[in-house]
Amino acid sequence: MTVLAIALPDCRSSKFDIFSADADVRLARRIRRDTVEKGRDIGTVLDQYSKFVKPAFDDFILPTKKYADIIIPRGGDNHVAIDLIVQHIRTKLGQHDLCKIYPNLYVIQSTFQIRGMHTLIRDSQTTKHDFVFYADRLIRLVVEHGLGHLPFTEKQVITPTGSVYTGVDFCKRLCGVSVIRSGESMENALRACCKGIKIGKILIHREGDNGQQLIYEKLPTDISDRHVLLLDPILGTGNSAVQAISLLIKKGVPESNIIFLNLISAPQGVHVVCKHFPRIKIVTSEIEVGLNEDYRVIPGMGEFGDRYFGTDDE
Ligand SMILES: O=P(O)(O)OC[C@H]1O[C@H](OP(=O)(O)OP(=O)(O)O)[C@H](O)[C@@H]1O
Repeated sequence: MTVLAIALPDCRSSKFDIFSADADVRLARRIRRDTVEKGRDIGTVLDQYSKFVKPAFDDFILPTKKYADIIIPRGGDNHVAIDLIVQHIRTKLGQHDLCKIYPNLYVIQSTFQIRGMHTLIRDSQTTKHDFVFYADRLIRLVVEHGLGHLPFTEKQVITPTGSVYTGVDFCKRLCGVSVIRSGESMENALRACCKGIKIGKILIHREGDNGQQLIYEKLPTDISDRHVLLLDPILGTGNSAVQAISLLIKKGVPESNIIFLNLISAPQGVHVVCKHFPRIKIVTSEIEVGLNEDYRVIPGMGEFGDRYFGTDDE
């Protein structure tokens, strides 16, 4: 970390700046480095420290503390704080890079409300009631965002003042397809936004990394003429999504007419889906860090279906 970086206004970031390392740690590091690596005696090191290093720190470095967004007590030994920052940076970089690589990946704009909802539904201590409440709020936002990617036609109406308002008309040939069971949690939000929408179902059995098996499907017979909103809150390895999307394409739905809506996406799943189907759109509310050794999304929110439908142990 460059100690002088945030002393210069141009170098202060719009994201966050970090101020680290306390005085004892700095002096101890300097003594160790200058005696061991540079062969100086301790008296010279302390003399230089008190005459030049400390005054320069007080004049130039310390005042920059007020510009820091994060101050890490105990400096480099504070592994918990450093791990948190590393994780945050990785998430940001991952998100940024994925959206750059795949122009059809849309991560909804994060706000403190959205972060708050995520915090609640990811917390293992959250009650079922709260989990459902906040998951529903997030789902509604994802659905509304997803609908924004449908084609539209221009429409003019006459307002009660007799004026012409030039707006747009919603796309009418739509249907939802939920991946049983978790995807069914998104049906209400879709119905609340699209009156009378047809909703098909797909059941895929998931076992380990490659055990995907299509068990059941019931889709509108005219699905090939419709834009499809595919519903599943979790994109993990991407295997379930690939199965579901392959079935839709087999039924004649053009790839570019599919919008996959989910709450969280693991980068691995995004790569798999976007590489197989470069023309489908993915709308998600957060990109995850990755998958664990059991192919579960991390940090994730646990078994979404069990928590949402109340079939977990509690
Ligand atoms: O991207 P993948 O690695 O395929 O994982 C994602 C799938 O896992 C979850 O379902 P789960 O199998 O837990 O079933 P459930 O919805 O019945 O709880 C989720 O709803 C997806 O369908």
